[in-house]
Amino acid sequence: MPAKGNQFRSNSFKGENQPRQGVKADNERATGKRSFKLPRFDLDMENSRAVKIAGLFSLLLSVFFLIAFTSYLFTWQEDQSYISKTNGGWHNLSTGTTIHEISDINDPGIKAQNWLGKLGALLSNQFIYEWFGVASFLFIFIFFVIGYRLLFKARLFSIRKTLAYSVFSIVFISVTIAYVHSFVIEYPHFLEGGFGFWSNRLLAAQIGPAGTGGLLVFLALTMLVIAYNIDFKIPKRKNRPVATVPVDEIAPEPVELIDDELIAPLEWPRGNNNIRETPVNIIEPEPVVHERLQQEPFRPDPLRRPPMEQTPVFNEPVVLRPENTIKHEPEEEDEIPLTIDTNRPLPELSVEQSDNAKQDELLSKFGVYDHKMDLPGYKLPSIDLLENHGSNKISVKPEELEANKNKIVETLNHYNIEIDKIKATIGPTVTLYEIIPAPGVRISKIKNLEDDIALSLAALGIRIIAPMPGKGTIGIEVPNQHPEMVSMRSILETEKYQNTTMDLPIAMGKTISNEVFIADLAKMPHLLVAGATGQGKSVGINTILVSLLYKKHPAELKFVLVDPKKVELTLFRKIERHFLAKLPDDGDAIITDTKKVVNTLNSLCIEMDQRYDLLKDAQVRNLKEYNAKFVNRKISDPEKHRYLPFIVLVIDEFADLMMTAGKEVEMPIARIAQLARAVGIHLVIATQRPSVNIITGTIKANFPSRLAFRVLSKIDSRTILDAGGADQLIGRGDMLFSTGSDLIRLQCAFVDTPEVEAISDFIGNQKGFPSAMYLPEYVGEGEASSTKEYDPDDRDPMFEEAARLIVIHQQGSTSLIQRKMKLGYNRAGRIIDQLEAAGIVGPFEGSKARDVLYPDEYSLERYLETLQKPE
Ligand SMILES: Nc1ncnc2c1ncn2[C@@H]1O[C@H](COP(=O)(O)OP(=O)(O)OP(=O)(O)O)[C@@H](O)[C@H]1O
Repeated sequence: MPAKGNQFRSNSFKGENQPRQGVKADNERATGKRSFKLPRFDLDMENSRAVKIAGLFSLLLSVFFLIAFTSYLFTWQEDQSYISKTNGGWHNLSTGTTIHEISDINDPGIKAQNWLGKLGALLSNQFIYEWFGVASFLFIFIFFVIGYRLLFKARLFSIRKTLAYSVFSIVFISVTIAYVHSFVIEYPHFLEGGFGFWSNRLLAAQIGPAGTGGLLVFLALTMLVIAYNIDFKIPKRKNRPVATVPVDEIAPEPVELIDDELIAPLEWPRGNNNIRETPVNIIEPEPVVHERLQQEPFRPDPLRRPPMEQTPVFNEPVVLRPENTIKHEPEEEDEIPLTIDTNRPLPELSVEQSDNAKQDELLSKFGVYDHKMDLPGYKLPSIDLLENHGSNKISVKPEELEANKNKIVETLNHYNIEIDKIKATIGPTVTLYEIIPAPGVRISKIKNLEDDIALSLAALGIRIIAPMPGKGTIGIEVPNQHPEMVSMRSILETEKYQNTTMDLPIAMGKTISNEVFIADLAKMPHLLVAGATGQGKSVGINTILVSLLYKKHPAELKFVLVDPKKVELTLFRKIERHFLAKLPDDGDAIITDTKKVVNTLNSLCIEMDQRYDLLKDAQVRNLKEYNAKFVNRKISDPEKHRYLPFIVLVIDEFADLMMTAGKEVEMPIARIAQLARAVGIHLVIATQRPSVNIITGTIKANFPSRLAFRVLSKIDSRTILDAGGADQLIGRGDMLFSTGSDLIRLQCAFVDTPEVEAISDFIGNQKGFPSAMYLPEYVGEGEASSTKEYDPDDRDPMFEEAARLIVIHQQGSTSLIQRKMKLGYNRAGRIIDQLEAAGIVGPFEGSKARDVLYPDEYSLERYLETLQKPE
């Protein structure tokens, strides 16, 4: 049996009614009758007809008032016959209509002049003249807001607030106008209306005109505080930034919407859904909106709308505004403080950039600093420039090994030393025989037999290592009958060298077990090389230089080459513009003159000090960190900084220097050796005679890494290595490398002069820097005054400009002139000399900038004028 029509009506959902209506419609169709039913005036705010009609009426009223009030301003005098109380007032509306008025509609004399007739005139008179004066115009606004809300379901302003503020304003304006007007006229006027006039009179009687004025000001300010919460620092608050943040930052919890919010039409802008901004208090980051929304739990009402899926809206940007723009009225359901301002441009948030931000900006703008940028096409020398010397194969015959073994065992047996085991490791020049003596044999006994074993083996250069560190054996190194040359190429070709991550890798050669040995000069940090003449020292130095040249870009490494013998390092002259550093005034980059060596060493000390200053400024501890920071543009003041290449000072014959210059050389070398490690300055000092007056205690103490070729005496060996053994070497690149703790026997890699020449040519023929790197200027004692004669005719054309630059910056430095005027070091140096001679800057003061003797440009200009005047 079908359910009766309205059986579940009261509690059923609308959706459930549909089928019933459908059934009803079917019935109607079937019977051919249509039943008419009056529309229901329910209280559904959404669809109620009554509400719509009320809205329409309210709007009509606002329009009516607008026309009537406006007309009243112009016609009130003509309409006095109808509207004044004495002439009948409202009675005229019902009783005063004459036949003339109806029949003679165009006669201005007998009808109301208000554009809305008598009603318009009477209403206007009531509101404006009798009651509130011109403030009555606010009723238009009130009716419009209410009507608009009821009819269009759209919210212009809060109705409650509109009513509150409007009513207050009407009363306030009316009384205020009356107050002001009372100083001019003494009878009621339509500007303030009867209410205003009599209220003012009442107040004047009670508290006097002054009191009334004060009260009005107080009320005005109170209202401003209530409405806008003004804090009397309006200019500041006005400029307050408005920031945009995503809503989810301020309202991380899910938002619950009360059902009335669902009923109320959303007041987000129509037509532009792209930008929705919600004013939220910037001071109180709590979700003002959501707080309110959460006051009532969400009650789904299927009769109305399904729960809104509005989350996307809340993912959109929300404008945070100062507090005073938000009106919190949580008790009012329709007071959702979501006012959408789609036209408001998003405020620009100006943020003071920190140093980091600037650096990041630089980095994003220019990328990391490319220190190779000056010579981008530079190619490392090819391995083909090196030759293969020898077969690079070990050619020790088994018979030789067997014979040597027998001789060792025999000799030891001869001295009643029994051996448990013997093992041979074949190296390029020597073979290491490791013996494990029988228990109870004293090691010192074997050690003392060194000469006897050498005699029985009829070989030079036998070295006994007793015990072998970390092995529990005794080692006897016996030279091979046919030593193998270790060519540089065979070392540089190895993966070990190719893949090394060392800062300054030195491919030294091969160990006794035939392994490639590479050491890092940056870690040593300085190297002392000694060896008698003809034992392979110069080849060793070439090996060091070549292994660095095969790894480093000219921007990363500079050599200062000191060659008192004048012939050894000349091969490297061709790489001057790439890899060499020198004093500005030095013609030749390879220093041979002792006096210049002293200046160069002192200049290196200045460079070292300057580098330390740079490191300190960049707040780093060593060159590597500094360069990394510089390259990544992390240094706050990049103008003052530069990429710092390693500097390797190589002195080929130190003994000669010590003999001629002594302390003058020793002191700067000791200073550099002590301090320069962190700033990337490393020393390689070679000497033929490792005597104590050459390698002094001060120098030795600062050179933990030592390389000994064959020396002539045990004493020399002790001087260089603090141990014997170097005198037992066999020469031709056989060497001992001491790192302080370890002593390693190596066969130095061999690189021949033509190979070095080819490498120098290869590098030298590539595009290089304009000149060698200039070291800081150093003027030795006694040299200072010699060049400082001022000669006006010999003045550089840029002399005056340089003088101004120096005075403006108050910094007497050559590098400033160089940098700002884009001059070479030589010319800048000459100009600074001329400035000194002219008395504009003070004398050279080592690493400090020279004093500038003119405090300002004006005094300088006057001085320059005197210089220009012929005597
Ligand atoms: N690593 C090596 N492998 C093979 N032979 C070498 C090696 N080093 C040097 N020699 C040989 O020793 C000779 C002398 O070497 P080098 O010129 O380097 O000696 P030096 O110590 O510099 O002598 P001086 O101090 O007189 O200049 C070279 O000509 C070469 O034949």
